[in-house]
Amino acid sequence: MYLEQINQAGDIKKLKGEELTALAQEIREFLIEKISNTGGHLASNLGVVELTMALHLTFNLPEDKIVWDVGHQAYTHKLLTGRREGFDTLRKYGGMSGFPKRKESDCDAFDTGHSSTSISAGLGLVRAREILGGDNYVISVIGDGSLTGGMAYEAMNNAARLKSNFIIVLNDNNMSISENVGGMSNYLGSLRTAEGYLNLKTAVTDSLNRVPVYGEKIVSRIRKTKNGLKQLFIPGMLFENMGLTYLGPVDGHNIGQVMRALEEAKRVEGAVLLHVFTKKGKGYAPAERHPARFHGAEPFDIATGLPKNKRVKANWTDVFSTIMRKMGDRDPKVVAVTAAMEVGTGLKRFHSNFPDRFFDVGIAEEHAVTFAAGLAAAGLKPVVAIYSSFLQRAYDQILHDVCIQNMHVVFAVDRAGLVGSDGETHQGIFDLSFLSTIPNMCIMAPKNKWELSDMMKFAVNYDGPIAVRYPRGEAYDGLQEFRAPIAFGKSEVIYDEEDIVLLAVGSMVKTAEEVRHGLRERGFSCTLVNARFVKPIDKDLIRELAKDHRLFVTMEENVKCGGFGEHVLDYLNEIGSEASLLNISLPDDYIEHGNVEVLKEETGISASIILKKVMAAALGQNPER
Ligand SMILES: Cc1ncc(C[n+]2csc(CCOP(=O)(O)OP(=O)(O)O)c2C)c(N)n1
Ligand SMILES: CC(=O)[C@@H](O)[C@H](O)COP(=O)(O)O
Ligand SMILES: [Mg+2]
Repeated sequence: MYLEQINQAGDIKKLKGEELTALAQEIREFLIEKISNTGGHLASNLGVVELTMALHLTFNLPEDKIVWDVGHQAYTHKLLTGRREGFDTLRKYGGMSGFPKRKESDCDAFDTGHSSTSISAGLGLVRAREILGGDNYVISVIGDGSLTGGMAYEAMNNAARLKSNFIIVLNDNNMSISENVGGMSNYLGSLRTAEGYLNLKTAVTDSLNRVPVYGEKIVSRIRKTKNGLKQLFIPGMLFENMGLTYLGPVDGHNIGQVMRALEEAKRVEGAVLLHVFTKKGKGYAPAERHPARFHGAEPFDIATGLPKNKRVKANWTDVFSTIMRKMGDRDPKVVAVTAAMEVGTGLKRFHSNFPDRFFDVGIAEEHAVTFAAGLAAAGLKPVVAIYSSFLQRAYDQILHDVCIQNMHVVFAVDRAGLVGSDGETHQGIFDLSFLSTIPNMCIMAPKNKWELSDMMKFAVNYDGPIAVRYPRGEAYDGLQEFRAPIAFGKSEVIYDEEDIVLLAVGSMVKTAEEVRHGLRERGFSCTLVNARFVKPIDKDLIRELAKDHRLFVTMEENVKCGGFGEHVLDYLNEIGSEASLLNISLPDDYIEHGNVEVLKEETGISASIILKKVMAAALGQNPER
């Protein structure tokens, strides 16, 4: 067992030839076995086993810095840097993260999770090396999907002026989560035919090097020339023309070939892009056949590849998917936009039913939003389906391109709230705050699956910017009997009593029901309101409630700062109400990975903790004790 001999960075260098081939096989078996139990990003990781080994064989960690784009493919890197044991707790609360984390290892040079940041971060490390002094290498590893994100181009544009070494490894598996899209993807595809280039180049340099004295000088001069050898053989290369040296393509599953190319890349004085071809899911037939399904896998049976846990109930995304198909049927002006998350956001059905009205723009959230504003300006009804945490990218586009012009763009904000195992970078806990600061924006959150459909219909027939936010996971199917028509800015009173009022947003209505049950068992009288709208808040109702309720309890799966509770408190102050307010929300912090129920407990928004806090507040005690 070679894997057992790898206990820290650099240990891999003790292995040679066939031992490395055997290690690659062991790593694959290990990953398949562990991820089949914990879940995780299997296909991307299986694709980069040899590439990661070659990087670790070529460079010295932690002195040399590898920046992994997105970071979902860093499992082999974790294995090669002494974190084998961590795989039993992968993505569990208190366990090992599924992404690179500086606090987890000094071999993790930069934290990632969102796409297309690696070249910018890597360039920052390079410039810092130039200023502070140092001779370490910096390598950014970016996938072809992540190369559809605008930041990557901003960074390459900037890197073109570099005079010291900066290696960008383009891991091209011809896949994003789904099929990769767009012109760059087509361009990379065309380079597949240029397979012989690196060999040709190596052959030329090798022969020149063999020429005594002059040969070496010529090679050295050619390397230092801006476009080097490439100019002689493949003029007009896109990367070269941008000012980067292009090397490759090479077979990313051939450790020797990748190492030779990396050695070549090390010699370049400037930014160099090494183009590597890999196969997503390599070595596990179900993942090779269905790379998208095994991109982020739930625990699965290794023999069949099928999920271990059968899903019984529909999740929120399924409900969205169904209503989008129905609305697409009914209204030819409804169009759908996704930023590389066709499957995750549930737009696959819309895509197959209305291919001309479906747009996957790549991992380009900023562009997706402004593009949707353009569609709206021409009279279409765009629905932009984006995960809450990825929508953070497009704040200015929402403000500048959609809201100032009061464009009718519908934001279907999926994964809003705690998402669980992806952790800090992916928790969708800021959208209520950042969206509610923007004038003209309307924000809604459904309590159950029927309300999600009703809200989407309302949103599509609204006129202006509007967001519907809903969480990851199983859709709540309780409270079906409460289905009053949606009216702009109006909340829904579910149970009308007095004294205490629970004012809950979206997913927290279910929790509020449990809390109310507990309160009533203990003799408290309690109103339950489904807020429905976070912007605008239902001021008329709040004013009325303030007359016969002494305690308002706002409940939301969003951070406290700038959230729903603060807006309600502000209004209670404005009208001079004497009612007090208990704000149940998430702390002003980043919340790590783990099971959502565990995270709710840890952050104080589980029903049992809320019940205690409400009782304490109702009895005039400090609810935080
Ligand atoms: C800003 C942002 N949008 C969307 C995602 C979701 N996402 C994670 S990985 C991925 C595809 C990445 O494709 P690629 O870079 O080619 O890596 P591969 O999985 O193919 O190795 C996407 C869309 C993200 N992490 N960040
Ligand atoms: C790495 C990444 O950003 C995605 O793969 C993400 O993990 C998907 O999350 P869901 O599982 O919620 O679709
Ligand atoms: Mg890819």
